[in-house]
Amino acid sequence: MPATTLILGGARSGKSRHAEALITALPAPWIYLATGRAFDTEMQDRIAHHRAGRAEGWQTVEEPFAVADVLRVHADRPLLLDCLTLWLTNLLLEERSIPDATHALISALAERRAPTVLVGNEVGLGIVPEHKLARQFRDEAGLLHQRLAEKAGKVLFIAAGLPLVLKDTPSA
Ligand SMILES: Nc1nc2c(ncn2[C@@H]2O[C@H](COP(=O)(O)OP(=O)(O)OP(=O)(O)O)[C@@H](O)[C@H]2O)c(=O)[nH]1
Repeated sequence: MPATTLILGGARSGKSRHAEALITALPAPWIYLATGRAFDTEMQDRIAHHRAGRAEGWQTVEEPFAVADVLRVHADRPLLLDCLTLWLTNLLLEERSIPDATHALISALAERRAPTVLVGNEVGLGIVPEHKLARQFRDEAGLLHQRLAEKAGKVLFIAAGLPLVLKDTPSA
């Protein structure tokens, strides 16, 4: 398995399930790095559902911003970051520097000693969003995915639960 795998896809495409399967093929314990925050009961329910469905062997770490720190602290354990999109949302909403955060993430990835799987939503395929913040978000997400895809050994696009291999460099 490559050091870094990037998995993109739409909502409910099955990307998280695919990412979890890649990580759980490795010896436990595995780190589930959740960037989502429960602002309402719907999200609370989703999170509870995800937690209940995760196999023993997962350790959940919730971190909306400092994902690079978590990657470093758990550098020796297989880690799933779910997801880049909510992380980016958190950064944008709090007006934090996205270039700095991206740089920190890429540096931390390079230092890891166990495989990392990054999951992100492909949000650029629809019509141009009406609102400026939404357009900025879509552009930032596209740029972030490009930067991470450069570094990743493997990049997959998931649609209808099926993976399309965009990049596969076994030695990376
Ligand atoms: N805070 C927190 N968030 C979690 C936890 N488990 C899952 N999540 C969040 O739930 C999000 C995924 O939720 P969904 O909306 O159900 O998934 P989806 O991306 O639409 O569906 P798939 O494409 O099938 O993965 C992830 O981005 C996580 O950040 C957890 O234990 N804690």
